[in-house]
Amino acid sequence: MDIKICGLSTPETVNAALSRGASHVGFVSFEKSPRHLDLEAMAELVRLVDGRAETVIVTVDPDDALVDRFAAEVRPDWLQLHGAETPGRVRDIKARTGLQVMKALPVATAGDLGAIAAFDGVADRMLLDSRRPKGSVLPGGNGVAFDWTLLAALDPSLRYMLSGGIDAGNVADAVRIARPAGIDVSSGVESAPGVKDPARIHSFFDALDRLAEDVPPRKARAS
Ligand SMILES: O=C(O)c1ccccc1N[C@@H]1O[C@H](COP(=O)(O)O)[C@@H](O)[C@H]1O
Repeated sequence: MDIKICGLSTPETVNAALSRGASHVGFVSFEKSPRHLDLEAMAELVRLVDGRAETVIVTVDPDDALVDRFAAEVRPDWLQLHGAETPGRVRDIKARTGLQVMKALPVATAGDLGAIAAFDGVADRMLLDSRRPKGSVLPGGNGVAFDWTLLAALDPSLRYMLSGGIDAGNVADAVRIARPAGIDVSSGVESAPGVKDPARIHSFFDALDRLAEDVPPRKARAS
């Protein structure tokens, strides 16, 4: 299973995530976020990762000038589009940058899952996240979970990432209920908004290690 630790901002916490085998590490470019980094700081962390995990920039409705700067100055493996980007815009950004795109979709009801089909063959990966709570200025990173049982209706071959309020205490339930191809966590490994905590990163991976002993791999279970 892919594990993405998102909203990192220091070498210490990037190294904690890499030391436990994170498959993806994410950096947020969104000025209203307590996790926002400028491009220079992101580029430095991407250089530190040096291919040991896939790197992801989280961005919200970026314009062409910004996506060009991400590609030229930071050179991540992925862009995570966490705004209202349409399938056409996702296609344009992929063609423009040559980067893989993860499209975040807010989920609160079964009806929200209908939007996934429009991104089929367009986005490289769907990220199913909670819908923004009333009053929040952040489209993601709110530390709020949604009803994972809604995902039972999805085609089991859809390889999506699951996010929204996941932490060491509930990741086992998230995996057992949703059976996602990947888990994405941000607030759940923080000691305060925007402050990643190496001890919580380790606790999160400890919970995954315990889970690996209990839950058979996806393929074995489906057959
Ligand atoms: O983290 C942010 O501040 C953020 C800002 C703008 C868009 C997305 C953001 N975060 C992403 O949201 C999901 C879920 O986060 P959480 O675990 O519920 O805190 C994750 O991909 C974050 O990177």
